[in-house]
Amino acid sequence: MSEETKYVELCKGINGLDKIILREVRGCSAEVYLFGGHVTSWKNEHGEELLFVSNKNVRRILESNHTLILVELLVKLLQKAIFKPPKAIRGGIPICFPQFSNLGSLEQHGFARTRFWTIDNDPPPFPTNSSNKAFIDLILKHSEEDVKIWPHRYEFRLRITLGPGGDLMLTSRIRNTNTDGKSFTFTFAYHTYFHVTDISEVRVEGLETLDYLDNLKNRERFTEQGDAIVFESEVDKVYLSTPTKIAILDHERKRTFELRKDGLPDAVVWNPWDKKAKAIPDLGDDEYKHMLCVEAACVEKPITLKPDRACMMPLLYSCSFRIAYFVLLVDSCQYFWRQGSKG
Ligand SMILES: O=P(O)(O)OC[C@H]1O[C@@H](O)[C@H](O)[C@@H](O)[C@@H]1O
Repeated sequence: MSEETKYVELCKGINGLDKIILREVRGCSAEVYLFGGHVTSWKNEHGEELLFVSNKNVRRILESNHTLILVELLVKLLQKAIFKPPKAIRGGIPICFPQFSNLGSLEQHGFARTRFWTIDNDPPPFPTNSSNKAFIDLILKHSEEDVKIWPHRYEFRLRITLGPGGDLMLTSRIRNTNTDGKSFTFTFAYHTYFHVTDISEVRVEGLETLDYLDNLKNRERFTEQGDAIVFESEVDKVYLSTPTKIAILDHERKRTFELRKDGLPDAVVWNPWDKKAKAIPDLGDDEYKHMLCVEAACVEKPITLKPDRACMMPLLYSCSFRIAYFVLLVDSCQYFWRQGSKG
C-alpha cells in the first residue's frame, strides 16, 4: 500500500449508499455500509472474498476484467442482494438487534440491520489497547419512530477494525439510555455469512454432542450426535452453551475459518438448502451452495440491561487462520463505561 493509500475511505457503494472501505498494508480490505451498519466484504491479502453476499461472485469475476461501468450495470441487473432500504442486505454480517429471528413482536431479526447508522466521531475510549489504523466507529440510537415499536432508548456503538494482518474485528457496545428507570431485554446475533466453495464439502467442528433448538421443528431441543457437522439438507439450529472456539473447514479451498467467542453463549447454524433458497427472493437458486451462516448469538437467555448499563460484544476475524472472535463482557464493560469519559 502506498503512503497515500487511505486506511479508511468513505465513498458511495451500490445504489449510492454510503460505504466505508478499510484497507491494510498487505492488501486486506473490508467494506461496511452505513445502511444496517453492515459489513459486506472482507478480503484477504490475495483479494479473496471471505464473506458471502448474494451474487458477489458475478461482480468479482467481472471486476477482474476492469470493465467497471459494465460491472455496475450488470451488478444491478444480476445482483440478488438488494442493497435497497428498507430490505436488509442478504449476506455479509447483518446485526440482529434487539431481536433474533421472530422471538418477539418486532420484525424478523430486529430493526438494527435495516436502519441507517452514522459515523461516530466521538466514541468513548476503547478498552482494548490497539495500534490499528483501519477502523471505523458507527452508532445507532433509538428514533422516535422506533420507540413506538420498541419502547426503549439505547446507544449501539459498533467499531469495525481491520488489523494489520487482516483480522476483522467487530465490537458492539450497547447501552441502555432509558430515562424512566426501565431495564430492557434483547436477543442478538452477528449473522455472519461465510463464503464457502461447496457446502457439501464443509465441516463444522466444536458443536458436536451439544444441545440445540431446531428451528425447523418448532425449536424443539435435541442433542447433536457425531463427530462434526456436515451439510446435506436444510439446517437451522441454535446450539446452546457452545464452546469459545468453532471451526468451519472448507475442504475444497483448504481454508479454515476459526470462530472464537466468549460471553455469547449460543451459535446459530443456518443454510437454507435448495427449496428454501428458491423461496428467498434476494438469494439465487444455487447460492446456498456457497454460503454458510455460523452466528455468534445470544438467543436462549436474553440479555437484560439496566438503565445506564452497557454490554460489549466484540468479534474478531483473523485473515491468516480466518478466525472469528465473539465476546460478551457485560461486567467488565460496565466497569469500562463507568471509567470512560461518557460513563
Ligand atoms: O431471511 P432472514 O430474515 O435474513 O433470515 C435468514 C435466517 O436467519 C437465521 O439466523 C435464522 O435462524 C433462520 O430461521 C432465517 O431463515
